[in-house]
Amino acid sequence: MILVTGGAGYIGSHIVRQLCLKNEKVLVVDNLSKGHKKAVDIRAKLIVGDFGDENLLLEIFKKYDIKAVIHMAAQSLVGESMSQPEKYFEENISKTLSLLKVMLKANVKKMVFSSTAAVYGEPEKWPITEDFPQKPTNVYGYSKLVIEQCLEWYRQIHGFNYVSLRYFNAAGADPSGDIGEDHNPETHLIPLIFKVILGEQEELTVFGTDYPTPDGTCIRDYIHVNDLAEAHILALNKLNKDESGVYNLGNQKGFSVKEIIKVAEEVTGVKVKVRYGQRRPGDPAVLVASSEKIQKELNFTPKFGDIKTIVQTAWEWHKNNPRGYDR
Ligand SMILES: NC(=O)c1ccc[n+]([C@@H]2O[C@H](COP(=O)([O-])OP(=O)(O)OC[C@H]3O[C@@H](n4cnc5c(N)ncnc54)[C@H](O)[C@@H]3O)[C@@H](O)[C@H]2O)c1
Ligand SMILES: O=c1ccn([C@@H]2O[C@H](COP(=O)(O)OP(=O)(O)O[C@H]3O[C@H](CO)[C@@H](O)[C@H](O)[C@H]3O)[C@@H](O)[C@H]2O)c(=O)[nH]1
Repeated sequence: MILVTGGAGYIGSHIVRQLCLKNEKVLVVDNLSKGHKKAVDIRAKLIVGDFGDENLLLEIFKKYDIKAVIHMAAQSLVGESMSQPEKYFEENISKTLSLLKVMLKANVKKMVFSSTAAVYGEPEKWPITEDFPQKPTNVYGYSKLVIEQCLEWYRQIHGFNYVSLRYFNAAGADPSGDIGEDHNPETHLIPLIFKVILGEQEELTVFGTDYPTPDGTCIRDYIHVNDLAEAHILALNKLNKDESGVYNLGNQKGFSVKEIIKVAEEVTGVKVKVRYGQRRPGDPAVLVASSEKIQKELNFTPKFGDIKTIVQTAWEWHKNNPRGYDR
């Protein structure tokens, strides 16, 4: 059985779905602070609880035959991490250390860890390879880097195996239309564009037009959430060979904020009302991955690499579920 923390969240629910489709037994631990019960595949077992609750975890590891943990649960708002750092130290660092402590006790020594491009901070060039300097510019990225480093010490000292996946920008939704992105508050670009298109929000604020990029807006590397999910399955295969690694997960293509708005307009046929605003603190100008390492070592091949497909699948979800799971 695979334990997925945060399996009721946006990315987690897509991973759980893929695991179930591959006939894996899945146990989700999620406190539903950000996730949705309805997002969890009915084939998986959901335990509503905190992944930092050591007693609950001890019970779970005693009762179920857990082979590996996919650790997705976290706080992940960059801006918030800079006003409430203690929340990120507690939720992303302390609680993950508790989880690792219980895993060691239970002799379960395999983890896929959700890391982030934010560990790189403001890179000087791109595409970003895994050996670039890791100098996070926000507490969120720092909290993920600390755990990556702890995992490496656990590997060396306790024979632990881990795969840290540094996701770039997760986007899109499962083509079934059953699951998708539903955050409250929403801070991500693509769902916010759709909120404007659906009339739930008056306009989209573009954060900064004076970046050193061709059109002055930030460039990001968007990766479909199902491709992310597939990479977790490849990561589990690596763990099963008692191997560890750190991998970037992106599409190796950058799109500016203005380009994403244009793609959304093409997909929906609706013009987006835009306001040009100030830069958002902590936003690097360009984040584009090199995903060569994961392609070569884990045979990762994205199926939804085309940006129009990514935006289209997200649109299908938002159009059919304008109020998310609360329908
Ligand atoms: N969305 C992205 O573009 C992106 C990019 C890089 C990394 N990540 C990482 O991927 C992971 C998932 O991101 P997401 O966008 O799906 O976020 P999300 O908020 O949708 O999902 C996180 C889930 O974890 C649960 N959770 C949070 N704290 C918990 C706790 N203490 N105990 C139990 N459950 C808890 C939430 O209820 C939620 O269901 C996070 O670790 C995030 O840092 C996301
Ligand atoms: O209303 C908005 C929202 C976003 N943006 C811009 O759109 C881009 C993408 O922003 P967003 O969707 O919020 O994603 P990021 O801030 O790039 O962060 C995501 O991608 C990172 C990795 O690249 C992860 O670490 C984070 O967890 C994940 O939220 C950025 O340039 C933002 O400045 C706007 O201009 N207006």
